[in-house]
Amino acid sequence: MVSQAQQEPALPHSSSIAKRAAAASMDASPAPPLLLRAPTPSIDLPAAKQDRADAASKAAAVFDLRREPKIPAPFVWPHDDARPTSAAELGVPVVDVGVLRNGDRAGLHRAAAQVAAACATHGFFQVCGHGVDAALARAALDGASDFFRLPLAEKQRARRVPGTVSGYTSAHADRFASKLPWKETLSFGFHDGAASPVVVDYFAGTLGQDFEPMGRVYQRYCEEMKALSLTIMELLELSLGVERGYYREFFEDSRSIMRCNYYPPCPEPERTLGTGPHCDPTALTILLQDDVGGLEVLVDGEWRPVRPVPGAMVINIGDTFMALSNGRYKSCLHRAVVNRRQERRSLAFFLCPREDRVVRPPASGAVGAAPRRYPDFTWADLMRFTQRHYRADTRTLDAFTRWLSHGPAQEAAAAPCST
Ligand SMILES: C=C1C[C@]23C[C@H]1CC[C@H]2[C@]1(C)CCC[C@@](C)(C(=O)O)[C@H]1[C@@H]3C(=O)O
Ligand SMILES: O=C(O)CCC(=O)C(=O)O
Ligand SMILES: [Fe+2]
Repeated sequence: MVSQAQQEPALPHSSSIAKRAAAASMDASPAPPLLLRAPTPSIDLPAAKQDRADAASKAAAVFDLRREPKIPAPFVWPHDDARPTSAAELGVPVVDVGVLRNGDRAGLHRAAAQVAAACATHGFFQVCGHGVDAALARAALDGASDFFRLPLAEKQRARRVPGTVSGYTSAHADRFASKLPWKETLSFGFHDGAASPVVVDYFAGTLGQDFEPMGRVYQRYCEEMKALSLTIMELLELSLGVERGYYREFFEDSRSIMRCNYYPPCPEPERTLGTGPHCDPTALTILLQDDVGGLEVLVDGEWRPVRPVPGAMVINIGDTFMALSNGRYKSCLHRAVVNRRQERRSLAFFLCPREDRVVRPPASGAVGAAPRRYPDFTWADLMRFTQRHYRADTRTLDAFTRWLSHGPAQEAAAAPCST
């Protein structure tokens, strides 16, 4: 988390975009643009029923049947998903990953023990000593504010390509008809070793040369996220007793997803969600959140907040790493709630293996000694499953495992895709 107090970024900050964003945000309502077009719905009761309804208004007041809904129905989530937040924050350890570089052996064992305890239970920990430049982190968060404050027409120049994760979406309204998340997102791929910087190319190629400075900020940010991911893989190897280098080498040629989340203030936050309950299908998530708060993890049936810690980043295990650890480390349910007063931003770096790498736990050590929990699979198959067949939720990996036995073959047998 980067606190407001930190110094201004000493990085390229495109003033022209900031100016356009400022101009646009003067009149934009604090809501996903999809809402700008949706009239506020009202509950129209025919006159005859109105009397009965008025007579029952006391009962209705209990159930709020007559409350004027402030958010469109597609954004209303089932009560069970939108259950109230627990008053008890989740005690997530803040692990100093600097010990992997400074020769502090006692610190290294302490960090490995903290990670093992957290990942074997709720799958979340925070990291400090990560070496990510605070000005770069701030510039990445500020860039998200600048982008999402642009006019909708400009953001839609980057609209998501169907069947992929890349691009801009408002509430995923292009994909889903209900349980719409109260957020806008901008996602793009990252891998290093390309002839030219892929993130710079994405911003300039999709949004125009004006966006090249913003692309440079996210290019540098993603490079730092990749380096931090590999450091964390070393710590996961140590904590699991897995041979050194097994996970780090597995992700050396990773092809990851960067996602900027923007959660506008909401008039009825208790009825909707910024991001619904899910486990990340990816391997590892590095989340930089601002100081507003909203990330919650389901532990023992309660939604427990993960408090933003200044300068720290939230790490969580995803389904793919749960399979790589043969189920020893847990990919757990989490969600993001919204609030009435403040917009919230979070940047999620989703570490993913190269698409064709076979996700298989090490055969040796304690991880390899236990019976296999999941079949071999590739990230390409799991990614395709979440983008074309299944909305990632609370049971993604189980549903995917079942799909594996017939899904890919059925897809291949289906009519050839139109060009
Ligand atoms: C592979 C991915 C799919 C999602 C983005 C990454 C990792 C997290 C996934 C997601 C956030 C889980 C909740 C549902 C989802 C649809 C969302 O709310 O954005 C998921 C992402 C997606 O499919 O775009
Ligand atoms: O914004 C957050 O705090 C969490 C978002 C998240 O879980 C996700 O995008 O996968
Ligand atoms: Fe997530």
